[in-house]
Amino acid sequence: MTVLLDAERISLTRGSRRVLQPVDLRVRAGRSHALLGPNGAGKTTTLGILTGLLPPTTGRVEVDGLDLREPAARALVGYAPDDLPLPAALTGAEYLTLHDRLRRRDDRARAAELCALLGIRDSLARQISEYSHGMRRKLQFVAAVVHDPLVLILDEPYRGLDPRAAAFVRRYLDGFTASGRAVVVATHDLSRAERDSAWVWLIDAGAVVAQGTPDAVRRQAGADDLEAAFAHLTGGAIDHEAEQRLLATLPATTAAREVRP
Ligand SMILES: Nc1ncnc2c1ncn2[C@@H]1O[C@H](COP(=O)(O)OP(=O)(O)OP(=O)(O)O)[C@@H](O)[C@H]1O
Repeated sequence: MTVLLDAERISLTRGSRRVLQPVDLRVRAGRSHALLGPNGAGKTTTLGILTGLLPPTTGRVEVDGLDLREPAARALVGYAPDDLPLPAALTGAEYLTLHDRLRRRDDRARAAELCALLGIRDSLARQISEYSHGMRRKLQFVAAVVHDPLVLILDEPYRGLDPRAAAFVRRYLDGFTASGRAVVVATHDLSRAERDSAWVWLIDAGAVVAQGTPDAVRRQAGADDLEAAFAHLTGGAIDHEAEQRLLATLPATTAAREVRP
């Protein structure tokens, strides 16, 4: 299977802390990949390196055989981050035009179609400061995909989307990979990752602790599903007794009589 994005021995050190150990990640054509791991494991850091926004301390990244430091390689990547660094004073249309100018492209017609399918076309003339959280996420998705990248890198792409938009994004990503491109999604939604991904990387404390098909990772942990495998491979089993002790300290309210027969 063709490797579209090849990250070789990438690592990142911040100050004296190594937040990402040297890892190899291969993103293959026609595949949806999921990057999983606990809070602080290094998912956003890894995505930053894969998109070229964060230079790695060691290692190199190639996209379609080109070094990611070259603008031509970065043009092959689309990225929608999890936070929302959008310029609030611009309108949605102005923001998309800005992306077009930076990429030296004219994707206005495609952007309009995508916005219509996501239900934000009528809002494009409004300032982003007036957008809801979900509307901002939709605009960011459009900006990430409109130039037709080869590799799409998305941080929690479904968060904040209404069910109709989420279903559209899922169909879009299916079509995107079916066309021979590739998707990398960082997410905490393990059931969706198990359902949608052909390959998962599980990272913990900056190191890859398991990788393979969701089924292979599940079997490696001897678990029934990916959620149980995640718990097993990153920090051990859930302490149900400690949870129960904590919950037992909650004083009962008068309404407790109604909910607990
Ligand atoms: N700007 C920064 N300066 C110093 N350390 C940072 C910075 N950003 C992240 N880190 C550290 O790098 C490590 C990895 O963080 P990262 O944001 O990649 O984790 P994550 O897996 O995306 O977490 P989450 O699931 O909470 O989003 C953490 O230990 C974090 O404290």
